[in-house]
Amino acid sequence: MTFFDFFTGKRPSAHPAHGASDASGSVRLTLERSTGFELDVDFMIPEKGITVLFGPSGCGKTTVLRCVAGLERARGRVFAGGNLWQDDASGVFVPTHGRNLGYVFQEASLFEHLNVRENLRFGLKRARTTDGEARLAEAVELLGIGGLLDRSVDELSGGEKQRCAIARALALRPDILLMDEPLSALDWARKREFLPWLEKLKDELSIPILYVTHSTEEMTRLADRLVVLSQGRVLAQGALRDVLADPRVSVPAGDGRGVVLEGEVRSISDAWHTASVAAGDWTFEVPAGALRPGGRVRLRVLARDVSLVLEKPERTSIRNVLHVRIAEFVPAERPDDPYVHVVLEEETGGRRMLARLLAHSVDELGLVRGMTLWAQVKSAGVVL
Ligand SMILES: Nc1ncnc2c1ncn2[C@@H]1O[C@H](COP(=O)(O)OP(=O)(O)OP(=O)(O)O)[C@@H](O)[C@H]1O
Repeated sequence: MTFFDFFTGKRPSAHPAHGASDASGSVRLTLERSTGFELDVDFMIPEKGITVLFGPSGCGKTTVLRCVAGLERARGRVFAGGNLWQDDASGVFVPTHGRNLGYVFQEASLFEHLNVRENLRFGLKRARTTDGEARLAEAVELLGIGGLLDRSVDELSGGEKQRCAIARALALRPDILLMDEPLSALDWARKREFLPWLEKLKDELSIPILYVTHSTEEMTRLADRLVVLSQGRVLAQGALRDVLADPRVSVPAGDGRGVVLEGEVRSISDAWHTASVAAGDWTFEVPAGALRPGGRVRLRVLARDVSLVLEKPERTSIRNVLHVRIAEFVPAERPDDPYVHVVLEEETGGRRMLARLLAHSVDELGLVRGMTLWAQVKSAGVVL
């Protein structure tokens, strides 16, 4: 059995859920703090992939994670990684030590007096397994830390420490991995080095990852599913691309409203240093950077960078001119806001983009729902 088989083969749960086919997780929690903070959340966790809990500081992300881990007690129900860990209605509450989960914190909490290998083994001692060495070898390989095992912790960079902390958590073969802002202690350059490791985890592990962040970059790059929190409540949840393409949802992203499109690099122009990226019907030309043909990439297209033209422009400096259909108009919430959001969709397929236009332009061009026309995308950013 390989490392990944272990993650695919779920352990039988101590407390089977109502309906054994309920492979996805769900969390429903309420809590009031003496400080006045109230939590009231209800969201789903798919059986694999990264679910990002996203929201501003103080909205309750860490509190949710702690309640899922059983470190803090709220009222409600927690069904995660195939296990019913809490159900107040039926008197179930599994304490933290009975929950098979991995928890990675903002700072890698490694023991400074032990080297990396000893740190990894330390976690396993508690698990009292007979195949500890095999588990470790697999986690070490997945996180690429084979060369670090004999180093002392103070000889590691922040990113290396976090990789060791994740390997330590995964060696216990958890049913779910909880990650609380694991990149927040890293500088920008280290974050960029680290993100591909997280992508690898999400591709190769068959367990869910619940990932807390307030960083738009991490959310757009890593999330499969997005749960947007605000003041202890769920504002929106769903597949990343659906939530971001819904102009009624105000996702507190620093760079404004915009969608994320998954694409594949079709070709690279060495002459112009650009890449051609296909996302369904749409093809974008973006700065090539480190992109390689055949690679998967996420593009972020901001609503303010999209304009509309009725006929395909013959000569324009904008390289991304895409055929689109108007799906709907979403007027501004405030009567004195002159802008309208227009939801644009591919003619075939479900991809959506947003354009932020003056209502005056919409009126003057005679734009109506269902109309096909051309979107000029001034820039499509490769996510990180
Ligand atoms: N131990 C505690 N005792 C009392 N109140 C707390 C405690 N920990 C957090 N809070 C409060 O609970 C609320 C939610 O905090 P929480 O840490 O869950 O938010 P967060 O979204 O994770 O924030 P951040 O992104 O800053 O980590 C905040 O109002 C916070 O001040």
